Amino acid sequence: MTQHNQMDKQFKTLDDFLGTHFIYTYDNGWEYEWYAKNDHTVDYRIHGGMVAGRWVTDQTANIVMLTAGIYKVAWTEPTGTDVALDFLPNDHKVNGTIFFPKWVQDHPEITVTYQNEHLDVMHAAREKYATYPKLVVPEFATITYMGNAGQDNNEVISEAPYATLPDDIRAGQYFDADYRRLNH
Ligand SMILES: C=Cc1ccc(O)cc1
Repeated sequence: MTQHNQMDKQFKTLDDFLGTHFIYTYDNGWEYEWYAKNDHTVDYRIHGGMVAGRWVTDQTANIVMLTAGIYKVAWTEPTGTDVALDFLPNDHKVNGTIFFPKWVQDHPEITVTYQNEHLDVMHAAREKYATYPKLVVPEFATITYMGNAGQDNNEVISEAPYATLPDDIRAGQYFDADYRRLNH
């Protein structure tokens, strides 16, 4: 068993943030896993909430440090969903706002997949169904895991979410010493 959980890490620079792998639970109960892959790319997997089961790799994002140890990340998705996240990793907190088009609220199951392999489906759905009124979800989250995955590690988010995955990661049963997946 390898213990990667670095909940005591102190974040100061942008470089401290890039390459970090997080799991957090929003106050509304939604559990998300998210990886700062590099200075313009994010991967994530959704374990609980309206679109649990969805996962995405290589999403382009804007990532900046606002002041020492506080980071802002924002992007727009092929579904038309917009996301703005503020990370306060030294306080184990995130504040996220998700702006869902109406169609994702009405048909969440369309988005619950490995999006990268179904971009055509997302593009068709965003044309076919309603965008407005948007569903705005502003929530604080509590970070339950932080790991140093290193940048551009394609094994961090590399399979579909399953029920025990967050617990397996937190227990140190998912990655080896080089932050590669143990079970392929
Ligand atoms: C819709 C994606 C998304 C990813 C991470 C997060 O914390 C909120 C939304």
